[in-house]
Amino acid sequence: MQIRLTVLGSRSGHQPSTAPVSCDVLVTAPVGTALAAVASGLAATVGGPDTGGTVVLYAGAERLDLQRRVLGEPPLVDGAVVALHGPVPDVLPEESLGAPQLHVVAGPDAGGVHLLHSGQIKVGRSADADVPLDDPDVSRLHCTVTVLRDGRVAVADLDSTNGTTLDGSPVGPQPVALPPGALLRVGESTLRLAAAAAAPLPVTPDLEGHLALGARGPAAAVPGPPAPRPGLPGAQWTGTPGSAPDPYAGDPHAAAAAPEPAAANAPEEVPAGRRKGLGAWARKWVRGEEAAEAPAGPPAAAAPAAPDPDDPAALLLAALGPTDRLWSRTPGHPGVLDVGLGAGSRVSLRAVGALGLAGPRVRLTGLARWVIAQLAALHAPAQLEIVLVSTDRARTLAERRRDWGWLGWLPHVRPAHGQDCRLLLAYDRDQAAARAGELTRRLADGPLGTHWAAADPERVRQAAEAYEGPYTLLVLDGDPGTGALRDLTGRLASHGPAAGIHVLALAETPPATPASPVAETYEAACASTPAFRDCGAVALLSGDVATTVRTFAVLGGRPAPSGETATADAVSAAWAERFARALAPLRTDGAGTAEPYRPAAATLPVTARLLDELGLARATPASLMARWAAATEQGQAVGGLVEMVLGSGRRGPVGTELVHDGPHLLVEGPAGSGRTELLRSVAASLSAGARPDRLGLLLLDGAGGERGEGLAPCTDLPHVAAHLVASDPLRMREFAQALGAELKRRAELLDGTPFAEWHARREVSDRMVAPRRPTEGESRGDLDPQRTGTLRLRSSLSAARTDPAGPTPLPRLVVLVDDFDALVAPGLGSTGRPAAGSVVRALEAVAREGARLGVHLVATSARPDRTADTVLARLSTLRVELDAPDQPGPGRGLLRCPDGRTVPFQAGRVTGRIPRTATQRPTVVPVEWERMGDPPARRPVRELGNGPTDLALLASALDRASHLVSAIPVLFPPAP
Ligand SMILES: Nc1ncnc2c1ncn2[C@@H]1O[C@H](COP(=O)(O)OP(=O)(O)OP(=O)(O)O)[C@@H](O)[C@H]1O
Repeated sequence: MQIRLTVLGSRSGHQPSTAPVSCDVLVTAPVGTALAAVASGLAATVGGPDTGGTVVLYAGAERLDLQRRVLGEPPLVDGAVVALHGPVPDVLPEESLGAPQLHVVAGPDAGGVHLLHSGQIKVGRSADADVPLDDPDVSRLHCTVTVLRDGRVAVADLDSTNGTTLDGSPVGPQPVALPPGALLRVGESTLRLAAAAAAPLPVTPDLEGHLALGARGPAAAVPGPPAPRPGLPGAQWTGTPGSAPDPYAGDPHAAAAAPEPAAANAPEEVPAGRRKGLGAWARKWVRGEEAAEAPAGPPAAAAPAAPDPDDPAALLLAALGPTDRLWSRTPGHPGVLDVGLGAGSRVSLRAVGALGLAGPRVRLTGLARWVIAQLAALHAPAQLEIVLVSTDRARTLAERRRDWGWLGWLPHVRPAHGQDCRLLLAYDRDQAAARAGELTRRLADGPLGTHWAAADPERVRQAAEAYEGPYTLLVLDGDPGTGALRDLTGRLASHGPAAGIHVLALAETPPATPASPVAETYEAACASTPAFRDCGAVALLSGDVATTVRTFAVLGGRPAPSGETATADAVSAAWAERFARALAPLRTDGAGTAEPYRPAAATLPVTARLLDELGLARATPASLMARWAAATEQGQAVGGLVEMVLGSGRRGPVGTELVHDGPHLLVEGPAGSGRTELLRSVAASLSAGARPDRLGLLLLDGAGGERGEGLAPCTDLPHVAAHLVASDPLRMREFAQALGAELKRRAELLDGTPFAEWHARREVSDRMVAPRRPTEGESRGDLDPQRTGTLRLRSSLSAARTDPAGPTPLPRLVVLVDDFDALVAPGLGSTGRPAAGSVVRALEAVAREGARLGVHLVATSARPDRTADTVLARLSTLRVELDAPDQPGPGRGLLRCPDGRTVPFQAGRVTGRIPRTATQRPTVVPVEWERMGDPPARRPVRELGNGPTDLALLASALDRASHLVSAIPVLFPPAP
């Protein structure tokens, strides 16, 4: 388990003055580790007491019990802050929960959520104000907000330079009532008294540092005391304005339901009957229709525009809750990829493709933070990934890290699609080239194909319009640094939307003012960030203090007049960090999001762990039973499927299914290429894919133990009915006889009906007659131990006997044969040589007749020349070819499908010892954000010499699951 924490030191003299005051750390520890195991390690990162001293740690206001608090469990989840020696500052006491809140909903320093205590609260630009606002148009002490004894709230102006208005009416020095929901305007900032709190969604800790988001209720805000989520500063602030209308309320699929620009700033008057919404408006921008006709937008009006209900304060609370508003723009929502820039001014990224933001650094980063945070708050990570390229040498690494440190906490920057890095960040050119490469591969895999760069704009537009997600936001901060990267990022800006890639290009320029007109500012932006020229719309910060944003469509390489003017919304670095940290531990189960896109990785992994490829990293009986239940349902029509995962491909797990693609599989590969291990993986994945009463396994080591322990490690799988080592002629003959007898028994029972059809018919007749108990003979679908005598057999079918779903007297049977070549051409000295012929004949009968009898063969051969003449080799259109084990190592293979497709893969390993990370000593290391974009160190997995193997773990879980299946058959009700 790995979690990221921030440790806050203190300046109280406990540490040397050179020690950092805070440190982001990565904690690696086995699940269930007590905080005590890393407490001194955590303290050491901020110069705290070494192992000799006593460590005192707080999360929020709570002093943590080092023995009882467990890493990975709340409050010690990903993104949590722990403080040495004292409470984490800024956490509000719980008793303040019911207090009214003042939200800063718009303006250059938006997003603040301030609890109003009784008495007078001063709002102003001064750091001494109770509600400080970084807004140049706000006076140092601008107005007061007072909570009266009866709970009502009043506001009065403090003789400010620019005045205070309440819903457009001036406020004087005499206090006037500030009702909930009313808009208070000071300088360029808009504040609102919040009325009701939204109920937080339930979250379930996974005990590995994450919180799974629970079911969502109706979107309406429900008043009521929010449950505090421990460990996150400010978690107790939960609440959200309940009165603001949602611009997307109503029919979520209404085509033109995207929001209107605020009336005062609308670029064109749209009669009520034919509202087109911004999407249509912006598309028109891009195409250039009517652009010249658009009347000049008036400058930002004095009356406050109706603020967006997804304002910065609301979204911070949505993240801290978390509430229903979080990740609410699910696929199909009309507002997907819409962003607000300020005062009702919105841009649809889907409509404009790429968006450029330009202005002086401080205001630019504030606006950029807000744009990115909105997208992250409203779109779940499965629907939107965020990639950062910040490699502009004009700024130092420390500056860039400071600007973007917050972004690293967002779950949206995790590589969910096989990208070769720990986070989708690029702080140097190698990382930038890797990120650009990943995105161009994604474009090449998209509708434009490998020649995407040559596609004309109309084709790109059509593909972008048809694209339905998931999306990527590429944040490009400044010049990426090399000619190749400039070119690539420009092309990603212009062509990316065809594959859901939208660029947000940031350019540092002076503000657009009369002294630096729009055209000049635009050229300056293109010079500093070349991809700016490929943006479909640009937003230029303007005015003396750069708090106004002017948004233009780009037509013919120039911003088209007259654009739209609004007061820009921006959020502070502290706001962004708090917001991103709140999201860090959250996960969804993926429900309601589109199937995640998996672009092809550049190369296959050097090693693959079968359990990871199976999605069973934590194989539990419950997860296995759920898998079996799904498989039983899927395979019903054909008498069960024979699904296997072979390993990892460039796009995820690679596998095959023998009923449709088989019936048999032949694996060929030279000595040491990993054939045996692959066969073990096949046995393991077959077992994970079907109940033991639906699929049985027979194991055969053809080389008679001469080539290692062979398939012996698989015998603990509950599906295995017999394991033969081909060294004893007597046993070999018995096995051959038993296999022949099983084929005969099946042929008699099926009486000429193909296996799948027989099962289908039986299902129909079962539905007509009441389910019946099997006779003793029927319940055995496998080799009969009486007849095979000395074979190590086990009744794997006990589950069937108690299963009211009715037994399957004929489960599918898979015979796994390692070193088939050694049976076909046994060595002169081989002890099994006298009986090899009879075993080969039985196997050849399976190859010939197995398909209609439900018996499948998976065999390996080290000498294809010796097995080429067998029935199996002649009939096998499904094959695996393993490479010689030199580069990069064993297990590298190619799956050849009957339809001619070939799929390269790295075979999954299953007899590896469980990864060392699962049991190693806990460690604490500082997070190096600038290195998170590097490929993870390719150290071979360090294994415990004597720990259990993955196969043993899986077998034990399978065994428990198979007992549970027979014990609680009600979990598997009869097919309807
Ligand atoms: N997919 C894999 N990933 C990592 N290591 C593997 C993999 N497959 C096999 N190996 C390792 O390579 C070695 C050879 O593997 P294995 O015995 O499966 O190959 P083989 O082709 O059956 O060889 P032989 O010719 O000895 O029968 C073993 O040490 C095994 O642990």
